[in-house]
Parts: sequence; structure tokens; C-alpha cells
Amino acid sequence: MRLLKVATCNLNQWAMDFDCNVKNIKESIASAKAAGAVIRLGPELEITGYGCEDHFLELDTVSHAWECLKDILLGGWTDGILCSIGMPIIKGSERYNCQVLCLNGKIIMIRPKMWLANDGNYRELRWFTAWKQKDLLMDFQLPIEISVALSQKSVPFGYGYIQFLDTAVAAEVCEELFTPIPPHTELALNGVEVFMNASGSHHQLRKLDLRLRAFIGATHTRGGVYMYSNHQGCDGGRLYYDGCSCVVVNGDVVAQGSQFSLTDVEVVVAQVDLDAVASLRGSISSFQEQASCKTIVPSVAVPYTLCQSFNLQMFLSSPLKIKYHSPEEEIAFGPGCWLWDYLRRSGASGFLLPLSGGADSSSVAAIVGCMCQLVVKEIANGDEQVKADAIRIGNYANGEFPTDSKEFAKRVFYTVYMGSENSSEATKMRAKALADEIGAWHLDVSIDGVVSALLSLFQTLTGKRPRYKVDGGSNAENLGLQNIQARIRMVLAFMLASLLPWVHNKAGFYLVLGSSNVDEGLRGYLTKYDCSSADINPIGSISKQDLRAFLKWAASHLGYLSLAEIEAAPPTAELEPIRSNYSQLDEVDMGMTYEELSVYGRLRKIFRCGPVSMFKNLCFKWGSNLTPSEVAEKVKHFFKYYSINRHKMTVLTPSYHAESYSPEDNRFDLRQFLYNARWPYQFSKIDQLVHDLNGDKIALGELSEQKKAADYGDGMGIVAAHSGDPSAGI
Ligand SMILES: Nc1ncnc2c1ncn2[C@@H]1O[C@H](COP(=O)(O)OP(=O)(O)OC[C@H]2O[C@@H]([n+]3cccc(C(=O)O)c3)[C@H](O)[C@@H]2O)[C@@H](O)[C@H]1O
Ligand SMILES: Nc1ncnc2c1ncn2[C@@H]1O[C@H](COP(=O)(O)OP(=O)(O)OP(=O)(O)O)[C@@H](O)[C@H]1O
Ligand SMILES: NC(=O)CC[C@H](N)C(=O)O
Repeated sequence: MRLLKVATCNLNQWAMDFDCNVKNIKESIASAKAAGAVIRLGPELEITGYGCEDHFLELDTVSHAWECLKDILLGGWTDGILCSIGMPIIKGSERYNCQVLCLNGKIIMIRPKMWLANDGNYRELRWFTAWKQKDLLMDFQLPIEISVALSQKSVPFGYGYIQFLDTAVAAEVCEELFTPIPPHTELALNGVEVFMNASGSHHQLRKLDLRLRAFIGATHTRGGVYMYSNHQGCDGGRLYYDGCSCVVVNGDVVAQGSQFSLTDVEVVVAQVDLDAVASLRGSISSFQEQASCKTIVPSVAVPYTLCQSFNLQMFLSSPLKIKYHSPEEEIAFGPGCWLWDYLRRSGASGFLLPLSGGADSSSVAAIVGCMCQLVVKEIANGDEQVKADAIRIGNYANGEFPTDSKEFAKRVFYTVYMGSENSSEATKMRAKALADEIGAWHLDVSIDGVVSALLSLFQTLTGKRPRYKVDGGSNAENLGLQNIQARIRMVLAFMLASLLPWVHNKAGFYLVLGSSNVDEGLRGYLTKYDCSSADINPIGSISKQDLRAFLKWAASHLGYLSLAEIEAAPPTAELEPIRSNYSQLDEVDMGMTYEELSVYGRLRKIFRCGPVSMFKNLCFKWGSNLTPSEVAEKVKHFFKYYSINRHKMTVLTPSYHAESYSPEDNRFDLRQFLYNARWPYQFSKIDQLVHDLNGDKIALGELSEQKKAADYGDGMGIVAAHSGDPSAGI
């Protein structure tokens, strides 16, 4: 037997905070050593943080990373343990995203990333060059200060592996695993038994399965130990890196770290027998045949052993049942942890939420409640960092700290219901009931006085007073009157967030939380700079469908029972007067259902459909219920409003990124914001297709009743917990 103890980790790094990052790296190495591990893997670009973005272009960032690495190496941290540490490195005139492999105070190899992540949220090609010299390791002269400090002049740089006396180990960096020809295939044929994947991978609902399938696939038929390390937390942007560090042996997960956690450093250890890898490889004839004619990958020989021989002090890690969170849990915990990082790092004293008693703002309130529950739980588990942050933010004194989530919420969470003459008693009561259940400091104010003051000012200026549509007003008057309410709420929210702490003798400010969901953004069913224009928004890329499922789940699992009633109520903006024969409803106003919006959103973004191909796809999808001309009307209606309102995406509140169909304009869904909203060329093509189809419906026999229900019904909502959408990318 060749027994090997390995450690990987989830680290909560913060882009550009070198002190925080080095502290976490050292702590993870110390825990790995304490557990007896001889390999320690950390996440991609862990010294700088993954999300430095254009800071990678600054030479300072690269030189600070070297300084930190020098500190780690001179501090004896790498004595007796192979450490893979991620940082940017400039070689000649190019900058590479590298794994620096260190042992006993020396750098033994530098492995630059060969296939960069450059789609969706990723723009690595903007900052790094991909390493392309695959057939040789080059000699890299270390920067002079490092060279002097380490008494080491140069190091092998490039693609290759490390040949120890008893095994071979190689790095495969994040995206490389997900390429059509991943490096581990030929590395395995070259005898590499341990793969170290350092990653910077963000959370997306239902994505974990895609990752795990890749680790399992990499080692199931070709054998190997696959180590995965990831960041965990908000490192300064819209993404939440969701940990899940793990170790997989020959296709079995034998150690799995958390996906969502408030802990800064989590080390995951596994004890494996490398003879199990050799044995599997030896039993597969095709593996042997391909290995015998492999392309030779360069290697660095290190005369050092990593393994122990058979002994009973070291038991073997056995296969685990993989833990997946349901999408509802993902919505609670991902944004909940992201909010905590944002709060503790922003210097704010809490959150303020305009709480309408509707589904969206109530979801945000529940997520903040979940955050408070997580904080109390983590403190009870003994996390000193969470405790120190909570004491500071919650303003505790005399050795007190949070032990009850409602008590903690009262200190860090204000909710405010801002009613107008158009608000109903029902939403007002729901808002109050929910705030009480969470423990928030709740306020209830009427904004009618401010609205009428503004209208009087307008009347003095123009001599006219607008009327609602139900009272005989025009569309423009109706919209104007609605938007005054929405925008006054925004002004009031920011005023309260900055002044309420002062009223309560607390220092600092509160962050205003926004609550528009992804579908409203896509359709533009929100007022520009309304109450949803906030500092940050935890649900901005989550669909209404998923939020409703979340509310049902949260009612029982977070213990906020009033959410069940909130979920059951029809969504309404309550911006127009309620009359016996009229009450404003979202889906009527929008001219489409939230379910349909989810379908349009996915087709537009994930399947990259323009109007014509969306029409064709929907003819198949909905064709048994709708004629082509009905489908055409729906598609045109959607594209008209999408394009009229696209400008609103440019000022969207920064939101947690949770969905691959997010329309977020600033970083993710890059499109113009001035359109010809009549789409004359595309719409006339659709008209021609409708004409050619001559009113045909899709042949009914071709669709089973079950499929029809799934496609037109709730088939686009929350699906099985871990059925990742392969087309969504990883
Ligand atoms: N192409 C373009 N490029 C840049 N900016 C453009 C623009 N077209 C209009 N604009 C600007 O945008 C303004 C129109 O947008 P906006 O002010 O949003 O106004 P608008 O879209 O006309 O109205 C807001 C809609 O959101 C609905 N709503 C639903 C639910 C909740 C809430 C809420 O607020 O709580 C609101 C409300 O019922 C109404 O139908 C124009 O007055 C103009 O200033
Ligand atoms: N009466 C209100 N008091 C406080 N905030 C409000 C009020 N009405 C609306 N808002 C704020 O404006 C946002 C947008 O309103 P909108 O009606 O779209 O959402 P909602 O009421 O939370 O949910 P739903 O869309 O399910 O009705 C809300 O999420 C909320 O933050
Ligand atoms: N940092 C990366 O290479 C990201 C890879 C991949 N797109 C992921 O999300 O996991």
C-alpha cells in the first residue's frame, strides 16, 4: 500500500486584501499539517483573491503576491508539506495565472494556466495570457529579492508534473478540467496519480452537480485522486464562490467540504491508498494500451517521498453519499452568506429593507433572517471570527454576543413599510407579521403627505394635476403617479438608512437592500430608481418561480410561518387605486405570466435565441396549446417590452449572481440599451413564418399529455435539486 494524506480547502479570500488572504493561507497550511497531510491545495489566485479584475493589470498586485509568497516560504510553513499556492506571475512580458508548487521553503515548479475561463462572468483573457508551450518546461529566473531570500535562482515553469520517489502529482487549474480535452487525460497516461485542481468558481443554482460529475468522470475510468479547492464567500463583487472543496478517488467522493459557510478557513482531509489507483489502471486494458503510446509530458524530479507504507494508524477515507442542497436551500444560504461578507466588510452597521409584504421583498427579508440564524449558529459552533464580527456590527458590549437570531436581527435589520392610499391592509399586516417573526426593527409610515406635496408643487408649476387611469387619467398620468410613489420610497429608504442609526445612538450607516427579481428586470416591470434601486440586492438574478418555491420552503424551514400566506397572495405593485372593479396585478400589467417570463429568459440568454428562433422554439414547446400566430404575438410582446426597458438594466442594483439567465447588464449580459423596439426585420420574418404555417398547430399526437403539461406548465421552475443545466455553462 502507498498511503497518502491530502488536504484541500475552502478559503474566504478578499480581493486585494493581502493580509487577510495570507492569514487564511497560513491557517489552512497549519491545519493541514496538524492533520498529518503531506499535500495542501489552495484555491486559484488565493494570494491576491480571485476577483481582483483590472487590479491584475497593476504591477503592484503581482509584486505584492511575490512578497506574500516569500513570507510564507521563509516562515517555514511549507516544511514537510507540498503546497500548491495560486498567484499571478509575470514571465518576460506576459502575465500568467499560476499555481506555485512549494516544498520545504523552495519553489519546485510553477504551473501557468493553459486554458483560461473567458465566458459568462469570467474574463481571464483580459488579464492573463494562456500558456501555450506544452512540450517543454522552461527555466524561470525568480525575481531578485525572492531569489536572494530563498537562495534559489530559478525554477521550472510550464506544463508538466512532479515526479516524487513514490508517486507523481500535477496541477490542473479550474477551467482546464471543463475543456474538451482536459490535461488530466494525458497526465494520467503519463502516470500522474494525484491531480490538484485550484479553482475560483462561483455559485449558480443547481451547478454543483456539473462540477462533481467532472471530478467523478475524470477519475472513474482512468483512476486517480482528484483534489478540488475553491474560494468561499464574497470577495468583493457580485459573485459568491461556493467552496465545495473535495477529494475524489477513482470516481468516489471520499471527502466533501461545505458549500455555504461563514467560516473563513475550512480544511478537508482525506487518506487514500495510491495502490488503488495503480490497481484500477492496471486492470483496464485500453488504459494500458493508450499509456504505452502516450505523448510524453515533461516532469520535474523531486527526490522526496510523500506516502507511508501499510500501517494501522492511518485509516482510509471511504466513499461518501454526496451532499446536495435543494435549490431552496441554495437561495437561503448562498445569498445569506454573501450578505454577511458584504456587511462585515463594508463597515456598515446593518441592512434596511423597504418591506412591502409582497413576495420579493419578503424573500429578501427571509434571507436576512437566515443570515442572522447562520451567524448565531456559527458562534455557537465556536467560530471566533464570526463572533468578533457580530459583536462589532451588533454593537455588543460587556462580553455579550448574539445567542438568539431574533435579538441579533433587531440590532442589524430595519424593515419599513411605506404605505400609500393604494396600499392594502393585507400587505401592511403581512409585512409587520414577517418582520416580527424575523425580529427586525419594523417601521410603518405613510407616504401620502409627501406624494400630495409633490403633486401640489407640480400643480403650482403647471396648473395641472394628474389623475389615475381608473379616475379618467391618461397612460402618462397613470405612470407618473405610480412612479412618484416608487421613487419617494427610494429617497425615504436611503434617508432612514443613514439617519436611523443616529436616532438609536449607533455609529455608522445601514445598507439599503433592493428586491427586484430577475423576471421583472428582464421585462422592465419596475420603476427606474424606485425602491428597488438600492445598495445591493440578494435576489436580483433569481426568478419569481424559484422565489415562490423558496418562500414555501422558508415558511417551515426557517420558521417564518407568515411566508406561506405571502407566497399564496397574487403579486401586485399596489401603485394604483383599488376599486371594486379594479385591482392592479403584476401579470395583467405585464401582459405575460412569470412562468412565461422564465421561459423567455432562458431562451434569450442560455439558448441565445433572437426573436425568430425564440418563435420557432416556442412553436414546438407551446404548439399544442397555441397557434403560431398566438405564439408570435407573445414573442413580439416580450421583445417589445424587453427592448423598451433594457436601459433600466444599466442602473440595476448590484445583485448576487445566481442564474445563468440573468439579464444583468454591467458584467454578465452585455447588450446594447437603445433598441429599435419595433424589431422590423425580425418581426416581419416571424409574420412570414406564421403566414407560411397557415395556422397549423403542432401535431397533437407527437406530444404526450405529460410532456405538454411539463412544457407549458411548471417545467421551467425549480427542477430536481442537482440537475444542472448543461447549456448554462459551468
Ligand atoms: N431608451 C431609453 N434610454 C434611456 N432612458 C430611457 C429610455 N426610454 C425611457 N427612458 C427613461 O426611463 C423612464 C421610464 O422608465 P420608468 O421611470 O421606470 O417608468 P415606466 O417604465 O414608464 O413605468 C414603470 C412601470 O413599472 C411598474 N412597476 C411595477 C411594479 C413595481 C413598481 C415599483 O416601482 O415598485 C413599478 C409600474 O406599474 C409601471 O408600469 C423615462 O421617463 C425616461 O426617463
Ligand atoms: N408599501 C411598500 N412599502 C415598502 N416598500 C415597498 C412598498 N411597495 C413596494 N415597495 C418596495 O418596492 C419594491 C418593488 O415593488 P414590487 O411590487 O415589485 O415588489 P414586492 O411587493 O416585494 O413583491 P411582488 O412583486 O410580489 O408584489 C418592493 O420589493 C419593495 O422593496
Ligand atoms: N476560474 C475558472 O477557471 C472558472 C471555471 C468555470 N467556468 C467555473 O465556474 O467553475
